[in-house]
Amino acid sequence: MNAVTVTDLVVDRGKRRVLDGLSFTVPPGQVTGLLGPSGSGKSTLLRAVVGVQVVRSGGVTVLGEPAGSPALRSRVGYVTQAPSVYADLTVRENARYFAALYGRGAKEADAALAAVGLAGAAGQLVENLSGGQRGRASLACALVGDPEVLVLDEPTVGLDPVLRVELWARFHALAAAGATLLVSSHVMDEAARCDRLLLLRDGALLADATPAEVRAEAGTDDLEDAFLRLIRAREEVAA
Ligand SMILES: Nc1ncnc2c1ncn2[C@@H]1O[C@H](COP(=O)(O)OP(=O)(O)OP(=O)(O)O)[C@@H](O)[C@H]1O
Repeated sequence: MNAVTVTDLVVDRGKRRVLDGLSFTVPPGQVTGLLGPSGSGKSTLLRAVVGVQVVRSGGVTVLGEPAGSPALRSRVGYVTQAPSVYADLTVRENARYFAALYGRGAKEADAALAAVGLAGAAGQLVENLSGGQRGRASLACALVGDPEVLVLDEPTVGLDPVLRVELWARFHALAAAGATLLVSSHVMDEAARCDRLLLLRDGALLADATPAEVRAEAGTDDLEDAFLRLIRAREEVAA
């Protein structure tokens, strides 16, 4: 069974059609990257997958249930671009609070903080953290419930290269243990780290393939270049 199935999804925001009839599946136990330029609809699509986006038509199922179903609450983790942690609690208190919501304890909370490199900052108030640290605290609070599906909206923005590499290794370890990760990014070097890629532009999918397939189709080893070639090819077809 696919972890996520999106069928003919159409989403309007304001007067704009933001997603224009998308259909794709996300396989379980892999890291799928959602790539695309700013404004292409990545966050909107992730919102639809977690069931918080009003959709005009089409459907999204996650683990066989309609997106946003109560049954999915403890099975799907979501990290938005804006960190969602309590500023007036410490990092550890946040992690323990979210752990408690998922029926987990202090041990899991500490493990989640260690996984995002925040063990040393556990006693600090979130309001005193840097932006990148806040983002990691938010990620730890999603990891702590050990969800089967993790939806991450640009989780590595503002992180230094060492931490980014460590987090990607963590994502792959979670996938190897059976979790499904859907991760948005507009950084092409992160695309190369994904098992599969969804390339989104103007609300339409330009590619749904492995990085190797994208490179082969575009005839270049450079993924950024491949993405540009796919855009141009699409524009030529449309012209
Ligand atoms: N609340 C809203 N009301 C109206 N339009 C919106 C709203 N939120 C987003 N949009 C529009 O929807 C489109 C897609 O936005 P979305 O945030 O999904 O893009 P994105 O690919 O995630 O961008 P970024 O990489 O900059 O976060 C944009 O044109 C944006 O202006």
